[in-house]
Amino acid sequence: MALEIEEHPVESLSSGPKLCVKNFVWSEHEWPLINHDDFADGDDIPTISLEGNLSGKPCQDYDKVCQVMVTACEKWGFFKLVDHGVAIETVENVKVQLNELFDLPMDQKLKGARSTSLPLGYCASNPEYGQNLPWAEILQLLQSPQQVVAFARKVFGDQHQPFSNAMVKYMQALDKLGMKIFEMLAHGMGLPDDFFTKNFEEKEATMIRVNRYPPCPLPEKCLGVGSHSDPHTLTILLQDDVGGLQVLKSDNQWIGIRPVPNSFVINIGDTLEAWTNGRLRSVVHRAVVNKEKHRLSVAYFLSPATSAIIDCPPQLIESSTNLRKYVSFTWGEFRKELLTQKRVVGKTALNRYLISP
Ligand SMILES: O=C(O)CCC(=O)C(=O)O
Ligand SMILES: [Fe+2]
Repeated sequence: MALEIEEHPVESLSSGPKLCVKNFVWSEHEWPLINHDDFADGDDIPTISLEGNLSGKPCQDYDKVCQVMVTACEKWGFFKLVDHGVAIETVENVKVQLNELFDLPMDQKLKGARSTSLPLGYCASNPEYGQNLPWAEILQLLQSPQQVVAFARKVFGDQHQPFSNAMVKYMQALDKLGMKIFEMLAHGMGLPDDFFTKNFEEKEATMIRVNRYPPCPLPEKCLGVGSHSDPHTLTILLQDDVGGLQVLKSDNQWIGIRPVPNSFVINIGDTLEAWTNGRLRSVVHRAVVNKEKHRLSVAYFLSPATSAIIDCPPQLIESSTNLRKYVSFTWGEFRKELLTQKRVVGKTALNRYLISP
């Protein structure tokens, strides 16, 4: 039976040669043992509310909320954010527009296909992944209104405005939220509030990655996104109500992250881990797929200016047990690497900056 399924054609993910299910089967050690909707009650990442802390004058418990956020990032590298101040319409609108895009016929989506040299644009299945093809359609764009419009024009022609406007509005709202989170993390670690944000004046290096996972006949052997950590600084992830995000705990067990309405999942990327000398952790995660439902997730990867120097402040290197782990590097040089290489497993991209013992 399983073998029969493996011969089925996969129309929804075949942008070039016709692929069948077996092309998407992962190496056995990667097969997920828990389903997309397995959530262990009481074993989930923390939830943090920004209520009262979004306007100019923070409320009384501001210090405490900042510390809770830092603790979540030290322990889990992940938290859910509610009462985040991004308007529901902005979020709902971007979800509708993105689902409509992915529902288009393949020919039309391919008008905005990514080029072989840069991973920006639409892609249905990326043969560069070799054996382990992700069960996903992916759209990657830089946080640049011009680029969003250029992509949308290729796909929708003159009718591009609803898509372009929704994306630009969403990105601007997330940028603002990202700066708030950075301020709170800096505050919670006893650094000047603008320690991170002053490096983010140039916005256009930030990238958005949209994943849409079609229903999968063999979810026990396939993955939407394999285990990885995010290379950037901070990720603001929007997921719909289907479920599929799983995080690797320090005891090497996977847990499912239960979707919460009107929330974002926030996680630390490799660059912020290096910037804080490992205090904030960049944690491995993956997305599993399911038999019945499409799932949409939108990852917003915040990136500093090209010239930003990623250098851990002395305040975070306090003792002889916590020596400096990375040499300083500029975001620009690291980013160049990221744009040219295919997705790496683990934190190998940053290893070049590790100070060897
Ligand atoms: O789909 C998800 O929940 C996770 C996506 C993700 O981790 C990524 O795109 O980096
Ligand atoms: Fe990720």
